[in-house]
Amino acid sequence: MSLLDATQRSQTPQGEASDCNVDCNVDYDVIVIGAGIGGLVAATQLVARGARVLVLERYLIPGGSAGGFARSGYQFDVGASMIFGFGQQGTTNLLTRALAAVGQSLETIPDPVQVSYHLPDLDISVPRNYENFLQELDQRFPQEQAGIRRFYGTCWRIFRALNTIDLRSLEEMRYVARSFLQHPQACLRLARYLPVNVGEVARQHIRDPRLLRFIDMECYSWSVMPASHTPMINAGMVFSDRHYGGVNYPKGGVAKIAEALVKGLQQHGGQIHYRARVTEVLTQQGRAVGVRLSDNRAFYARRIISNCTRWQTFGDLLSVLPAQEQRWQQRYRASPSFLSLHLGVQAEVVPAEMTCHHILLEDWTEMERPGGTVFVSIPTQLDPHLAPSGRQIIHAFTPSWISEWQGLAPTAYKRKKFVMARALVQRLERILPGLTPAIEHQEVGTPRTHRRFLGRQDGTYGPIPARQLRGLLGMPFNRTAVPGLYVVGDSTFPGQGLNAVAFSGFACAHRVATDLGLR
Ligand SMILES: NC(=O)c1ccc[n+]([C@@H]2O[C@H](COP(=O)([O-])OP(=O)(O)OC[C@H]3O[C@@H](n4cnc5c(N)ncnc54)[C@H](O)[C@@H]3O)[C@@H](O)[C@H]2O)c1
Ligand SMILES: CC(C)=CCC/C(C)=C/C=C/C(C)=C/C=C/C(C)=C/C=C/C=C(C)/C=C/C=C(C)/C=C/C=C(\C)CCC=C(C)C
Repeated sequence: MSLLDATQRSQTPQGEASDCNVDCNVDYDVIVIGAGIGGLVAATQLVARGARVLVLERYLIPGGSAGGFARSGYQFDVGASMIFGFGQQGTTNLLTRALAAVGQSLETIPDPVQVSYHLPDLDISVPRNYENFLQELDQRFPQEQAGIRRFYGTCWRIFRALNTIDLRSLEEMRYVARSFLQHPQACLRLARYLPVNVGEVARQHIRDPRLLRFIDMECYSWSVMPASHTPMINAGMVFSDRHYGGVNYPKGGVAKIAEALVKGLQQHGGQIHYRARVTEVLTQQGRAVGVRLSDNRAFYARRIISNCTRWQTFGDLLSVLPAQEQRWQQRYRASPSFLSLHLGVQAEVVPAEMTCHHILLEDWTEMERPGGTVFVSIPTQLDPHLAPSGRQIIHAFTPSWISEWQGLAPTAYKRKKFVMARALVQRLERILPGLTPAIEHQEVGTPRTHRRFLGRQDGTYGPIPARQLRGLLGMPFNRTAVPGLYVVGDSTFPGQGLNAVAFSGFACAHRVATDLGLR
């Protein structure tokens, strides 16, 4: 239930004391459907508290959108390679903390520049050092120096508030009350910004339309929405953590995060089954009690957590659509998926000084259109061992809807992939001249690929507001209207991003552990 729902309903359908009142002779305390980062963080948090946990993953490997695949000596990341949450201090370093909870850690490589923007009228980088970023902006927008400091300063105040409190379930009222008592100022600040979007704050401090457009792109590059629709709490997190804990790449590839979480899960007695596609959440007297797999096996547990999107949880796995979910579906829609290009190239085509992440746009009117903004990662600039010697990896992706790819015969589909990939490579020549002849290996992913391999509704990147909403207020937490069933991942508070779904995992585990009476 979201904060918005809580104000509309006086009572949760899944009460605090609602332990299993049907047949409790079950093998597991918790079953987690899906081994994405959201699901794995929830699972590891629960085994660390002594719960008996089973994770069921439909694919061969863990990680979901944050998985990887190896081809011809290259180790490719499925999704973006820009990872937040790996800092060493504070409370917002949720990936570091999730791994540590099950005795794991990863070697990471600090990224000196979060991203370089190549925009129609502006080329600018975001270095790790905050003062250097301000200087970059001052040079380009000298008349806005004060406004720039007020806007990004507001982001810092939100981040400091988040980074002060222990991040757990906002559905657990004793925790919320304790946080308010221990850190009243931080909690009041967060409560104040929960219903606010970035656009509102940016317009309070900044006048220059070019700078406001840049802030739109600063948001779009991770929320897939302009500033007017991007929650301010999330911007506080992203725009500050990049200068605090920084962006850090896990040595060996993004897939290492999920692999390490699985190792920690198993070392703490948890189990994971691969090729285990859940087709149904089993209910008894309206309560979730187990799951059925595509091979007809059934598993039972006291609590069920779904790491599938809410559309799939309440469309494919259950045939009920509670009123709370109907409201969510009116507020949120699926963002586009991506056309993804995974290239192995001759190393010389990437200049030695080139940084890892880039955003490319030639025409502002195209920013939100399919094929408009291009995201580029060159992770071998951080970890050369991801590619064979003398080679580099380039991962470029741009928004694309599944509707553009449906109903094509196999040859037409292949042809379309080839044509679209060639057009994308031509655009990349702007920042990587000589790219075309340097390509040695090419894999093209479409929304159909993402739907097939990640099991995500229409291959979507995640939910986005269907209209301008009040910040994060309408985003649901982990409990659902079906007793015993929880959802974790990017269709829960606070939304998309690895650090965001890690938060969802912490919060979900906290709520489930409290409901189960675990420590
Ligand atoms: N740099 C970054 O920050 C970055 C990079 C990549 C991805 N991401 C984000 O990660 C987020 C996704 O994380 P998530 O945890 O919400 O989900 P996810 O989609 O990554 O993981 C869900 C998992 O559930 C599995 N699954 C789906 N249906 C199933 C079924 N019926 N039975 C069994 N298993 C099933 C999938 O195979 C997948 O492994 C997205 O928001 C994405 O934007 C961020
Ligand atoms: C209850 C009441 C009433 C009140 C209360 C108050 C309070 C206490 C509150 C609290 C709150 C909270 C805790 C919150 C939290 C939040 C969080 C954690 C958030 C997070 C976030 C994160 C994020 C958003 C992230 C993101 C990221 C991303 C998405 C990324 C992406 C990337 C990409 C895509 C990249 C691309 C690019 C290139 C390649 C260039």
